[in-house]
Amino acid sequence: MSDLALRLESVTGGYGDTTVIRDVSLEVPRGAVIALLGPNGAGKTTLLKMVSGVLTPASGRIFRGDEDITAARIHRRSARGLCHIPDGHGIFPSLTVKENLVLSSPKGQERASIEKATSAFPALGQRLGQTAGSMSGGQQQMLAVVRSYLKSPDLILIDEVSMGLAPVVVDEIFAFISDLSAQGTSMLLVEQYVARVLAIASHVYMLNQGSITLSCSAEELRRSDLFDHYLSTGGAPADVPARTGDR
Ligand SMILES: Nc1ncnc2c1ncn2[C@@H]1O[C@H](COP(=O)(O)OP(=O)(O)OP(=O)(O)O)[C@@H](O)[C@H]1O
Repeated sequence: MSDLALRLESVTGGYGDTTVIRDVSLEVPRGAVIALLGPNGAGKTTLLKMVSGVLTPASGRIFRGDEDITAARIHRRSARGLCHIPDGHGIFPSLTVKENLVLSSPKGQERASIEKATSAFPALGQRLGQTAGSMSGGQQQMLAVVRSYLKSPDLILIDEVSMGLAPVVVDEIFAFISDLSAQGTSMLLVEQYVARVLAIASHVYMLNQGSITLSCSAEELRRSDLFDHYLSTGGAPADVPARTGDR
């Protein structure tokens, strides 16, 4: 069996005639957290959509373990343990928190799933009857992350989970992501808080105008001038907390 949770081989594609992703190859080893960084419009979200099956590449191949899933439907990919937490949460805003959790729960384990979710994020336990869309952005993101966890995925794609959230909420969500990683879940993380992601990722790919322009260990990036260069050239918001924080 392959020791890779995900492998992209020369993936190219985009939207109709518009090519956004160009010849991208990358790997997510089983149990690893891999970061995908890059400036706005680089194609990070587009690439995650190709992995989850929302978009089909024009050329190249995508593998989950030994299986070629390039043309597999979304439900087939999720049945194989792939979970995508999209930019903008991916929850059902008009349903209650409890209903959202039940929909993600394995059949017959609804009560246990609600307990698991609310012990991970107590804020959700106090809001089980509230519509998900009426919660704060941070609470919605907690719900999105914990819903993916209830499906026991072995590979999670996370698109800018911390977007627009207060640092204290980002801390809580990152602590949960670190726990998932410690339990062996593989992850491909698109994230704006570069230093936070470098603290949990083992390897980093930099995407620029649809192509991978850098592939190195997180440690190498932390130590190199490229990290400061990345921050100073608009690759991440100027107020990245870790700029003065956890480097
Ligand atoms: N539905 C679409 N149809 C056509 N072009 C699109 C569509 N969605 C995105 N694009 C284009 O694809 C390119 C890459 O966008 P994408 O959202 O993947 O970048 P990103 O790296 O995730 O950016 P950001 O960090 O700002 O979210 C952009 O030029 C964008 O305009």
